[in-house]
Amino acid sequence: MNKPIIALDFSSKQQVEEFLSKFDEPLFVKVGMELFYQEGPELVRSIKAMGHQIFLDLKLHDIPNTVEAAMRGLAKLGVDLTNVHAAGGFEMMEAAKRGLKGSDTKLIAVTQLTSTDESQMHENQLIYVSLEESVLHYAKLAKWAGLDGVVCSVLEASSISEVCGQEFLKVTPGIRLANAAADDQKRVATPGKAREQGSTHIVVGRAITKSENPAASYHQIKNEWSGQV
Ligand SMILES: O=c1ccn([C@@H]2O[C@H](COP(=O)(O)O)[C@@H](O)[C@H]2O)c(=O)[nH]1
Repeated sequence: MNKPIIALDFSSKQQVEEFLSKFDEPLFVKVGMELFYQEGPELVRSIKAMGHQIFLDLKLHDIPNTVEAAMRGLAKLGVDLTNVHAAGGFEMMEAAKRGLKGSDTKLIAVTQLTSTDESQMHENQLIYVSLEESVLHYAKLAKWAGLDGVVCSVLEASSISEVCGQEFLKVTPGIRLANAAADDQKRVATPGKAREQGSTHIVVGRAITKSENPAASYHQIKNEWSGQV
């Protein structure tokens, strides 16, 4: 069972160091746009040097040539996982994969953000299939382009396994403990449900980072995710 990925949604290196000091074990953490745009590659290197696994969540979405060149740069950071938006298209995803050639970094594609629901997708993106169909379409496209998996919600994880295989990564944010507020997320599920539905990884931010006791919340979520409750 993979460790829950903790989203380090902080704005400074100091906040990250203070947060990580509450843990005495190697973690799997996510560095997203908020942190990367303020602290840059140097912080990624220093988190790696501390022995943590890293998902660099920059969600690249640009023309294939630009994405390939950007990925060549990211490949040098030696992170475990990074991503693009599947909406960038098949050629862009293939280019992203080429950019990472020679590195061990796994590449996944965001299907539909977990903050999107079906009516929003219809109204804002003018995509008129069901949300699940859209997610499955993007998952198949990502697989054909040679990617390792997708970011999706728990609600689509089992259908993706059926179509793309158990090994295809299903990295699922939108994780909430039972009865917790969804905040800006629309497609949410508990860690236990994520396990039942076949998520390969869960991504958890505020349920841990905003907790009064982040290490205790992390272990509660980890136990539920691994079925030890
Ligand atoms: O579809 C997506 C893709 C990425 N995310 C990221 O995951 C975390 C979730 O944070 P919570 O506080 O647990 O809601 C956050 O960093 C997002 O950028 C996502 O939520 N949905």
